[in-house]
Amino acid sequence: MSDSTLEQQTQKRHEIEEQIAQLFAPEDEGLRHALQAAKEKGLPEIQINPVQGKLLQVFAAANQSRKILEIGSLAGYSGIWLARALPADGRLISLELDPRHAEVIRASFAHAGVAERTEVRVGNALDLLPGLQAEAPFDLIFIDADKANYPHYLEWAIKLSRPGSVIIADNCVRDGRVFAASPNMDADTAGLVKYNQLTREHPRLTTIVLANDNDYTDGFNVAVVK
Ligand SMILES: C[S@@+](CC[C@H](N)C(=O)[O-])C[C@H]1O[C@@H](n2cnc3c(N)ncnc32)[C@H](O)[C@@H]1O
Repeated sequence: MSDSTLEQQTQKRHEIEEQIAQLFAPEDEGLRHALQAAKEKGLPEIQINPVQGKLLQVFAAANQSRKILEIGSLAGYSGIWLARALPADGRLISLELDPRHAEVIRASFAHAGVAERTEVRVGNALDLLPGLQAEAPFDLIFIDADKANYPHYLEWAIKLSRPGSVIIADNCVRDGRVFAASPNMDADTAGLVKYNQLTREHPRLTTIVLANDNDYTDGFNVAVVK
């Protein structure tokens, strides 16, 4: 295939994705405000995209999620999508390491009108997860924190779930570099390789990976607990 044909195909895919985003996943003022607040505070722009946000809501609707757990919140962008998928008496617990991020998240949750159904817990997720057992099971668990620890987060996610829970993890494609081990992998890559392998082989999970970021080079690992 010539370079120009490839370029045309890529452009076409982006146009289609843009249409899908505008038609099916438009950002409202609360989401736009969260992005603006994050920018003003100098937080990195590494949040999920709107189509991914809507996909989280679709999975939450599919299993009628009432309790959602998020690991890694950044500025609350994905958290707002998740919280909006909940009924009024539902609950999102969002774990975030950085207290400066947590302040931004809480303000953005309040601005988006989801403060009452959300709670931000600050600390290392690995320290916070054992304390969540009394609040389990969670219907949907979204993993988007430090990649090296993804296998540990999976272990906890399964422990904190029920049959029918959905476990979604971001960044599980990484240009195709995380489907098999390679020499001299860094800890993040190794964590993602292991996560993909564990979810693929786990007897209690039905799993697929979707290349659904803006460039189709990264995306979600979606696993449903049997
Ligand atoms: C990719 S960002 C999350 C993006 C967010 N889910 C979104 O799409 O809007 C990763 C976040 O995980 C947090 N994080 C990293 N290591 C963590 C840990 N061990 N425990 C809890 N949070 C952690 C980082 O501080 C950062 O805010």
